[in-house]
Amino acid sequence: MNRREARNPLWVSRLIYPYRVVGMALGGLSVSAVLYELHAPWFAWAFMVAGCLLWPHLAYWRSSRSADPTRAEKHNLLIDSAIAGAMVPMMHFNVLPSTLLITLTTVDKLSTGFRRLWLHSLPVLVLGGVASAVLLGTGFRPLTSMPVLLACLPMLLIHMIAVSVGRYQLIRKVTKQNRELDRIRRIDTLTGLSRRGPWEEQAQQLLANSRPDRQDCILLIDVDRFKQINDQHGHGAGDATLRELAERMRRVMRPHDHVGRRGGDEFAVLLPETTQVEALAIAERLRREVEQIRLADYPGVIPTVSIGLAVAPAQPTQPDTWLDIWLEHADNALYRAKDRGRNVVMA
Ligand SMILES: Nc1nc2c(ncn2[C@@H]2O[C@H](COP(=O)(O)OP(=O)(O)OP(=O)(O)O)[C@@H](O)[C@H]2O)c(=O)[nH]1
Repeated sequence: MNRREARNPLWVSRLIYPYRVVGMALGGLSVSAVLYELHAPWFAWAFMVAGCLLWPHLAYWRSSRSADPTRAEKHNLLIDSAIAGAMVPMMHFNVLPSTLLITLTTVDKLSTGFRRLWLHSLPVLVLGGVASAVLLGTGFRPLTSMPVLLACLPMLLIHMIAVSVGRYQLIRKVTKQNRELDRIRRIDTLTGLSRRGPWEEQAQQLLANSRPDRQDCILLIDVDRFKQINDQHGHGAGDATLRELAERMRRVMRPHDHVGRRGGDEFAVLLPETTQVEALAIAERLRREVEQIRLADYPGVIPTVSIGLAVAPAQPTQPDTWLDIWLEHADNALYRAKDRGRNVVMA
């Protein structure tokens, strides 16, 4: 059961109800045209009225009273097929309305998204036809006249439009959800920064477009003794520190720099078209900015960061190791910064 079903178990029936009312009524119009031509007996008319006009309301009433409305609705959809099947011999197999009823009722099953429902509906459709032929009798007049054809058009047109609108809405919803999934995949929920994977994709792209007349740099940033912050002030203080640090990074970096969280208390920044001297100045500005952090809820937390800087190396013989080599240089610089006593920038 999904969240929507849990909130309102009748949602499937509510969704289908207006479509069934309109669809069955339009189906009834084309059946009526044939029954009129055939001078059909009263019980055929009675069956048409019951199936096309009363059944949609009865179906909704059935599922609204059921302990499992979705299951009841699946049964209703099968009954729709049985009714459509029953209409075919009643219309003496008139080609156009019979084909439309069979096709559209099967398409409806497909568009509900219920697994294999359309397949299960086929024997039910045949059964409805056989039962109707046995109980109400039948004949064979397959030719479709112009009045019957005209009576079929509303059903055909409105069904096509309804299915297209439904499909359009579905595509929009799926596109929106895909975009949201992509955002979740790319963005770290705690800090709102890029996750490791997307950040590395950007870095790879920067390397792929690198030019000999240009320097690109990266910074690896690690919070000093972060474990102590967690241990002494709690995990909430640690999280608040990471969030504030991300905020300060956004403030210090330029619009075209790319900031990411590599995991835990480690961050990375891509500085495109930046010389080592410029990158050192940016890193130093960030280091000093972090020293200023004071968290209202955790006044005892005074974080600092160590920063390792590396200029993009020349392309190695194996280009797929290029980023790894670059990160290794920055990591070595970060290691030296930690070794120096922390709260410093090393290149
Ligand atoms: N609050 C919080 N803590 C985290 C998160 N992710 C990782 N950590 C913790 O961050 C700490 C990282 O500590 P380390 O990088 O090993 O070491 P450190 O204490 O920062 O020491 P140095 O890096 O040597 O200065 C670990 O205790 C992790 O449990 C997170 O999302 N929130």
